[in-house]
Parts: sequence; C-alpha cells; structure tokens
Amino acid sequence: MSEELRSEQEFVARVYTRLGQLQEAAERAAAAALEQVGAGRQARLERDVAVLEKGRLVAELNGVENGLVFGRIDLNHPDNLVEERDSFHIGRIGIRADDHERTPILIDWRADVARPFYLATSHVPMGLRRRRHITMQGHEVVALHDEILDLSDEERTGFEDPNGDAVLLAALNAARTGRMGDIVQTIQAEQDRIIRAPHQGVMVVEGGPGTGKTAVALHRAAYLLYAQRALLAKRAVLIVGPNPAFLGYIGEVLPSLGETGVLLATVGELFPGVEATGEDTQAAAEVKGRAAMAEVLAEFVRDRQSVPDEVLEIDHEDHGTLLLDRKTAETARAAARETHLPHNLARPHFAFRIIDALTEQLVERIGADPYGGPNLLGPDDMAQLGKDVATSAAVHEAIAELWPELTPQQLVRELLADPVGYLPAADAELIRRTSGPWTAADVPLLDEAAELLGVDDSAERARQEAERQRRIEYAQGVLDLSYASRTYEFEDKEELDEDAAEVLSAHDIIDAERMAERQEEEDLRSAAERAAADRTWAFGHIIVDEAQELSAMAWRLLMRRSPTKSMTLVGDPAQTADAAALGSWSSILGPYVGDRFEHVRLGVNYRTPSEVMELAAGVLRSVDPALEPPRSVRSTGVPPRFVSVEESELPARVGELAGEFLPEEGRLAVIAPRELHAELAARLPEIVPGAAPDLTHRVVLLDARQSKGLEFDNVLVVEPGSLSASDLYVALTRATQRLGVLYSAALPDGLAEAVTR
Ligand SMILES: Nc1ncnc2c1ncn2[C@@H]1O[C@H](COP(=O)(O)OP(=O)(O)OP(=O)(O)O)[C@@H](O)[C@H]1O
Repeated sequence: MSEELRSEQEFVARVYTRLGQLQEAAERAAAAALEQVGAGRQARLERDVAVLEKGRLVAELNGVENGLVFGRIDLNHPDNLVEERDSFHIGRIGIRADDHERTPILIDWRADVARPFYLATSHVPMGLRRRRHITMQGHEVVALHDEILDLSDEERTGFEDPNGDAVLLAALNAARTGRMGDIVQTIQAEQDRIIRAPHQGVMVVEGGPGTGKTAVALHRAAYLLYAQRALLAKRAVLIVGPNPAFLGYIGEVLPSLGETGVLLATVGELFPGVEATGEDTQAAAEVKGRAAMAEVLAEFVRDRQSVPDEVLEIDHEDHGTLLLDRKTAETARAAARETHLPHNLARPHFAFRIIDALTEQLVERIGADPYGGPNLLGPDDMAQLGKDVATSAAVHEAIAELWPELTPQQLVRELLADPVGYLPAADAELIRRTSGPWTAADVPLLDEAAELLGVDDSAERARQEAERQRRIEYAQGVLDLSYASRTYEFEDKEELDEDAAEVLSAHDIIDAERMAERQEEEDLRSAAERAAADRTWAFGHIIVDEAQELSAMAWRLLMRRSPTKSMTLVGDPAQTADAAALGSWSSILGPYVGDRFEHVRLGVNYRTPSEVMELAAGVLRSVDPALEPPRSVRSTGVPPRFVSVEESELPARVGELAGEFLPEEGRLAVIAPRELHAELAARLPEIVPGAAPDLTHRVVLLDARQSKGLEFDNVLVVEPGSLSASDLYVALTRATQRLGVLYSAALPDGLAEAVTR
C-alpha cells in the first residue's frame, strides 16, 4: 500500500472511531433516558422528549456511515489558509474531535469551506492546490483520484486523474439498485449553484431527462436544512413527488445525507384523514384538475345556502307554528354572505338573523296590543321568547335545511354525485361518481372545499381555552404552595434579613401562565410528523419534483401550504403527458408570485448514454424541432437494438430478449402498454401480475407513465407505436446502459427514421 493510501486509511479510521463514539454516546443517552422513571407528568414528558431526540440522532448517525468521507481539498497558499489549516477532509456530516477545542476533523459538504470542492477549476482554483476524491468500500479506502488545480504546483501523488472525471463516470456506470443514491461526492458546478441558492422565493429548475433534477432537488433539501436549521426544523420541508413508487425510489437519499426531518408525499397524500386509493381515468383527472373547478366548488357551496320557495312553516315545540318567508331568509343570507367568511363560519350569522326574525314574529304575536298600542311584553318576557326560539330543535332543523354545516368530504361527494349543471355535460359525465374510494385528483378538491367551508372550531377553541385556564390555575396552585413554604420557613426562623430576600422561589422566575404553557408542549412528534397530520401546516420550504405534472388545482393546494412562497420546482415540459394542458411557468406561477421567480436550466444528461439519447432526441424533434435535448456526458459504444416481430410472437420474444438484456448486476425494466402486462408478466421472472412494481427486483414491468423519474441499467421498450411522443421520450431515456425496442405495429415518427438509418 502506498504511503498516500495508508495515511488516508489512517485518517478515515480515526473518523470512524469518532463516529463510533458519537453513535455509542447517542445510544447510551437514549437508553439512559428510557430507563429514567420520573414521578409526575413533567418528568415523563422530559424523558419522552429525550428518548425521541436521542433516537433521531442515532438514526442520523447510522444513516451517514456508508461513504462517510469522500473528499479532501488542499489549499495552495499560506494567505489562503483557513483557520491555519492547509487541507480539509469533506464528508457527509461534520465531525469534531473530542478535544478541548472540539477541532473539526471532517467538514460537512454543505459548509462554506467545502464549496471549492465542487466549484474549483484550474481556471478558477478558488485557493485550491488539489482536489482529491476518496472512494470507500465499507471502512476501507479503495481508491484515490487527485486533480491538480494549481498548475504551477509540481508535487505529484501518483493518483492523478488527468480528466478529473473518473469518479463521476464510475458513479454513472455503476449498476443500479432500484433505489436512488446520493451524488454528494460528484455534484457538478451547475448543480451546486442550484443546491446552494438562497432559500427565499420560488426557483424553477428545468432540464431534460437525466440532468439530475431530482438529485439536485434532494440535495437542496439537505442543504437548506443545514443552512436554515433553526427555521426549517420547526416548519419542516415538504418534498412532493408524482407517485408513491417514485417516493420509495428516492426515499433513501436524505437519510444517507443525515437528514430525517423531511416529509415526502404525493399531492394525493396531503389531506389528512383521506386515503386516496381510487383511480381516475386520465380524462376525469384532467377535468378535476382544471382551475375552473375552484369556481365550480364555490358555486356549489353558494347553492348549499338556500332560501324557501314560498313560506316555510316551523312547528315550534311550545309556541305553535312560526313562519319563515323567502324575503326574511334572503336578507339573512345576504348578511351572512357579506361577512365573507367561509360557509361554516358564516353560518352562525345566518342562524342568528333567522332566530332574531322568528323571535320578533313571536313577540308580535303574543304581545300585540289589541288596541294598537305598543307591545305589551316586558324585556324579560321578550328575552325568554328569544331563548325559546334559539333553543328550539325545530328552528335549528329549519336553519340546517337552508344552510347546512358541511364537511369537505360531504361537499365533494355531493358534487361528484351530481355535477350536471356545474360543468359542461360531457365533463360532468366524466367525473360523475356515486361511490368508491377517493382518488388523488379528489384531494385538491377536498382541500379547496375545506377552504370554502372553513372549520367552525369555536367549540374546540373554547375547550382549549378552558383547558388553558385550568392549567394556569393548577400552575398557580403549585406556585402558591412553593411560595407559602418559603415564607413559612422564614417566619419560622424569624430572620427576614437581606440574604433571605435573595433566595429565589419559583414565583420569581416563572409565572403561572408560562408554567402552563410549558406543560402544553406535549406534542412529541417531529415537525414533519405534525405537518403530515395538519391540513393547514405552513411549510418552511416546498420542493416539487416532476412539477410539470401538477394540475392547476394541485398548485392551489401547494401554494396554501407555503404562505412564504419558498419553493423549488423541478420539471421538464418535454416529458409532460399532456403538454397542451400545461401552461408556461409564468402562467402557472403568475397568480401567486407574479414574475418574481427564478428560472434555471440544467443541460447535461448524466443518465442516458449518447447512443440512446440521440434516438430520443429524434422523437423530441418530431414533437417540436425547437426543443433542445440535453447533452449526454458519456457514451457506451452500444447502439440501441430494434427487433421487429409478429404480434402473436410478441410476449414470447419479450421473454427471450429480457433474458439477453438482463444485466449481470443491476436492473432491467420492460416498459410496455398496460394491456400487455398480464401476458408479459407470465414470461418475465419475479413479476407478480397486478401488484405495484417493486423497483428492487432484477426485472421490473412498467408502463411508460410509471417509469417517469426512474432509471434502470437496461430497458426494453415494447410497442412504442402505442405511446404518445412525450411518453415515448420518457420511456426511451430511462436506461443507463442499453436500450432495446421491440415492435409488431408501425414505429412512430422519430423512431422509424432511426431504423432505416
Ligand atoms: N453530479 C452527479 N454525480 C453523479 N451522478 C449524477 C450526478 N447528477 C446526476 N446524476 C445521476 O444521474 C441520474 C439522473 O439523475 P436524476 O434522476 O436526478 O435526473 P432527472 O433530471 O430528475 O431525470 P428525469 O427528468 O429523467 O427524471 C441519477 O442516477 C443521478 O444519480
């Protein structure tokens, strides 16, 4: 072993020893906290908080173990030295020695000091002499790659990497596991600038397939959590992805970067209490997603606020029939609407006016002076009649009939059951549904409904206030007791001298209200967990992947979750299923932030080799010659393979070709139209027909839509002629190595030319 390798190995061993100590300490602290058996609620609460905090720390320290150290930067000039040091090791997290100064031994990749590791070039060396990539297997250093950045420096280590891309290429060529990995060792400069962009405002990141949009979005989440820890740990970061399989695919990246406090969700999961297990047709989802649905719902709510056609007779329990005429109800409705409160919150205003009018009617009837003089009832009698009306079940039934209290679920269910009259007939027919589970496209409708209805939480708030008062009283009692015991002691000793006045009692340092508040901090869940259960949660930052897929209604939902509009949106319009429905970013974002958003592009494809990308580019140009495909960073020398077969032989040939395309290590995806799946499943190993795809299997069967955002070593695209151009573009760009195309029907534009060539 060379001296260079040996010294790195020694360093790495030191870091792992220190990590081990930290892990052990965290585990011990968690265990010790668990064992504490304090008396009383406060003690139990403190114990639970400690157990959870230490537990999270253990998980975070365990998460970063793989490839903990991956880089080193050597500074080139005494003037450039940072904290008197001429070199720093870079890793997944920062680690400090156990010495008095707590000297940093490993620098967090997100720290400013680490930045030149990603940005320095020989043109702009940023004070670096050398950049070193350290490759690990377990705790072993297995390779070093050095780049000389200061060309005047003649020192050589024997590990020089002349092109400076060996580590990147190895990562890109590595066999896929079915789970996305982090790119922390090889973040490229254009990506780094996005990852570390300031966190305020909306940033749109656009780029073709494989340009690292997803990777960048995830690393940005990790960076923001590091740079804005105080704020974001409290308000949480939300990452929105297109479907649960995709979220499973990316789910390990943030834990490997030491971050566990992020909520990953699809839009369909963002209405607590609703599980969207149903499926819409694409056409139905499209109708439900239109911005016009907000108007439809608003109109539907207004129509729940009705007035009687003629006169409504109400049989009061004690006072006989009361009459509610249309005009009175209309006046009450107009007044309630004028409050501009949501439906359920405006409802008491409506009820109040109706009760008032009915009381007046009753007072008139009972107290009228037969000789035309003033009403004969006194204020007490009138008040009693008011009470009689306000507490009458019959009156409340009538009010509920005209202006019912509604839940979002009721409202949306009623609309879907009978949307005729609110939408053009054909659209109404598409979304009409009288039973069945909620779908992902229903969730933004439910959220909109919740906004329109509002929650009448006055009872809950009154209960909370009563509970708070109770706690204050209790705390006051505790404090009084401690105060009493102090004065008793002093009196007993009969020496109220100056010293005694300096003795602090609980009263002096904490008042009852604060003590009560402390008791309230009982919610042990992390911010991400609390956010998941709260429809009105305001996230500190929202990241949306495949943002081009979101409907207008979904945007409304997300914007409500981000009152500060701190968002990173990544997407690729060219991969959008229904490009016609998608407006420009300006039209999507305009209503919320005007033109105040930043727009950046990524142009290098790290996934698809140039041989495959060339083919996909032909498809892209057949859609719109102006669309610019990304540039592949590498080639494999293996051109895509086209296989033409008879329709009857198709399933058997897919089975055979799958055998050929199955890599020794890594994964194969067969991307085929849904209607062929049952037949194909029988010919492919490990495929369970009808089950949700397990991406960690060696062979995965998907349709083009399901393959969005994913990648595999080799890919077989079956019957491309049945796909839309954008879906085909997605399917063709999923391979990191080889692509096969199998077809019995005619090839679509863009591919046919490639075969003849
Ligand atoms: N700097 C990098 N170092 C190593 N690998 C990278 C880098 N950037 C991207 N990659 C890899 O390239 C592949 C594609 O990245 P990613 O999935 O983020 O692209 P994308 O732009 O989201 O693609 P798509 O639009 O097709 O979903 C992934 O395997 C990712 O790890």
